Amino acid sequence: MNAAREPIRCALAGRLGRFALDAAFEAPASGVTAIFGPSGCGKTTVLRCIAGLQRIDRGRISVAGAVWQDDRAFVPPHRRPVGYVFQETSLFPHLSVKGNLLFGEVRARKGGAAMALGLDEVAGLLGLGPLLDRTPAALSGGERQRVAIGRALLSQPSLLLMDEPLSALDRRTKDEILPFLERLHAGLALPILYVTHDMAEVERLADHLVLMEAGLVTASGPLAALQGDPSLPLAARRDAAVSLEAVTGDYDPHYGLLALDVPGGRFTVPSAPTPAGERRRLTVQAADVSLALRRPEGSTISNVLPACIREASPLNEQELVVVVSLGAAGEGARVLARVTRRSWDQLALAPGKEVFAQVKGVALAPRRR
Ligand SMILES: Nc1ncnc2c1ncn2[C@@H]1O[C@H](COP(=O)(O)OP(=O)(O)OP(=O)(O)O)[C@@H](O)[C@H]1O
Repeated sequence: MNAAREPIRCALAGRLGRFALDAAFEAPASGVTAIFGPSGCGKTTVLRCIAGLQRIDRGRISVAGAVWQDDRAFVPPHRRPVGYVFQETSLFPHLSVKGNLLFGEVRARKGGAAMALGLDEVAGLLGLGPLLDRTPAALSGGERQRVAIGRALLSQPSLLLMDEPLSALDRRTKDEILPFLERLHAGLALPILYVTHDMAEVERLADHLVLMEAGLVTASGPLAALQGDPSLPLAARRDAAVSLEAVTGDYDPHYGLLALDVPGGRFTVPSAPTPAGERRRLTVQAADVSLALRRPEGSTISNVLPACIREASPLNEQELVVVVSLGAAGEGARVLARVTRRSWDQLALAPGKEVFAQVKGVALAPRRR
């Protein structure tokens, strides 16, 4: 196997004071793996161990085929090709944005790294071109974070570690910076481990998910598989959702509606004109999906997709979360529907039953991939 395509393998066990960590997972060699869990569950500690900033007794870490830690070896932090972006960034105040960016590159050159990414490419990806001559004092919080990400990328890492990079920013600034992160994801093959406790960031950025709780990894796998697993706590959240990979189809210019194909079905959503054949991510909230036995007539709901009930799990006294797979034979993508127990009983719903899954088009906002 090509070493660069080997997954990131991480198994960390041991104690840090009173905190016990026992975290093992694999992450794909490209794309974004989100590490998600409540405050204090050990997410930052995992990143620090991977960067070599924290040493834990029983640790095994390998990245792109290189062993960074095992029973015999411990590669010191400055020899690990990682870029690290923190919640709050400290840029060098006396250097321009360009000087800050090049600082990472100069270090990488001294270390003999292959220059896979240049200043122009990174500045282009992160929209930093107009800011290059400014000093950090003249930047907004979101701009500073973009510079920090650029500096980390120019150090030519094999792995980018991002620890809640947006959590110090307000909602509007977050929304400004997320499209840049989506562009990084689309434009770079570099694997990213992304720590967050914001599910909206997970839904927009992650391909793979590692769930943590109290020092343990409780689940790890492709995002949609974990979102759609009713045995995991994600499905019981009020904002439970499944993120589907879609491809754009026909665009109706008269009504401004875009067709989005996912395995087993086609959604229609309001959208600006978009060419066919582009990848989009479509996050379908469980609370926006209803189920019907027959295709409804005279309804404003624009998405009515044949589907098959796979399983259901009670959420509380009143509600269930139902897993349905799209397509007449139920061979397609899985989504969740949150329904009341009364509806479940009145419609005599059950696993194996063929239904129609209904979603309002206006509830869906496709995101670029
Ligand atoms: N070097 C250390 N010595 C002792 N305890 C530590 C050490 N490092 C971390 N801890 C403890 O480990 C636990 C996990 O901390 P960590 O920062 O990894 O959690 P987190 O999931 O990133 O939390 P948050 O989302 O709040 O940042 C905490 O209880 C912390 O106090």
